[in-house]
Amino acid sequence: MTDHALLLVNLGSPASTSVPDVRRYLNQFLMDPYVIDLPWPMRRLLVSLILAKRPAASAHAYSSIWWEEGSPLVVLSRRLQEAMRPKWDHGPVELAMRYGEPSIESALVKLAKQGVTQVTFVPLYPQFADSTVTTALEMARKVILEQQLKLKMHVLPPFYDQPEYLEALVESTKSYFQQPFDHVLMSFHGLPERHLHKSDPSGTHCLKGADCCQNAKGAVLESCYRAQCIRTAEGFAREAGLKPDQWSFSFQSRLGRAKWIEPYTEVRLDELAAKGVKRLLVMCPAFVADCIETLEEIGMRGKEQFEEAGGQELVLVPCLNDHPAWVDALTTLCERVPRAV
Ligand SMILES: C=CC1=C(C)c2cc3[nH]c(cc4nc(cc5[nH]c(cc1n2)c(C)c5CCC(=O)O)C(CCC(=O)O)=C4C)c(C)c3C=C
Ligand SMILES: [Fe+2]
Ligand SMILES: [Fe+2]
Repeated sequence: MTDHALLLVNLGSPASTSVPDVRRYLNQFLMDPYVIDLPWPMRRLLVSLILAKRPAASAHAYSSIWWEEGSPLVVLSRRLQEAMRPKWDHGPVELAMRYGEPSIESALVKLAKQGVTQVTFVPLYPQFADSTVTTALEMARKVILEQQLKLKMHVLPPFYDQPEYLEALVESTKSYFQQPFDHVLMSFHGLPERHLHKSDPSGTHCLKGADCCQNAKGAVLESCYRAQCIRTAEGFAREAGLKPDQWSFSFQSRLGRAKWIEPYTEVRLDELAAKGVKRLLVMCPAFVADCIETLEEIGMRGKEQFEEAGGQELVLVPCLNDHPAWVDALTTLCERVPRAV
């Protein structure tokens, strides 16, 4: 059977590092109601304010990490797609981005034209968030409906605690752990606290008490991004044999004035340097591919901050990218999603 495709979906990048392209991308991204979850007039106003200065700053940041072939996130996602092709023998393997190109629409239309009847939709995010997973899924559903595509969709669930994912993380990072280090910081992408409250099905659990995320289970765990990040960090530490004082977690990339989930990476970097940590490894397990948030925010700005605060060296540990252990793990996870035969 060759009519069951895989559709790998990541976030997307600007088309180039020019300020107009970055502005177009940020506008599409931030005007998504799953990302800035305000009523349209307020969202438009806030995004317009952000777009006054951010595109120039972001374009500068993108320029510092851009590769000859393009955006690292897109290039690395393409490499993953290529590596998955020989592993998935049920049909084609396509790649789509929620913002920018290749779009979810173009990928689904292409698959339908090829005679594909079923698609396993693969959000390339280990942890669930409405601002990443839900928005991509909703876009795919909308395209299928509006274009009347005869495609049955299956979805790979979040894999934040799956042994295959955690083992691939350990395998892909092991050379970094063979050198001396004082501490490992697992820095996840942040989220406004408001998003956690909104997605809490109990309405009473998230961010109530210091260890609510550690205690989350059932439907609360299924929808709590912060709890899933903590499970990933704990799972990695366990699999890598780290002692409790050898690792910690934090949340990066805060945007705007609202409160985001804590602890903040920026604060943690200063704390670790003040505590005497000299050689710090930083992993970013919310991303499966290196991107501006890992390469520039942590690998450049975070490194400078930590080293200025008294740390000797911050070493950025690469994401899973197209590591063979990850390609095998993702294949196993995708094979496990039920398929109609
Ligand atoms: C890993 C999961 C991600 C979550 C959750 C997420 C939420 C989120 N992000 C912003 C704002 C920005 N994010 C930006 C870049 C970016 N974000 C993710 C992933 C998640 N975002 C990735 C993979 C990337 C990298 C894209 C790339 O091209 O490399 C940016 C753009 C860069 C910049 O200007 O800093 C913004 C802005 C919000 C507001 C949010 C939740 C509400
Ligand atoms: Fe983001
Ligand atoms: Fe929580």
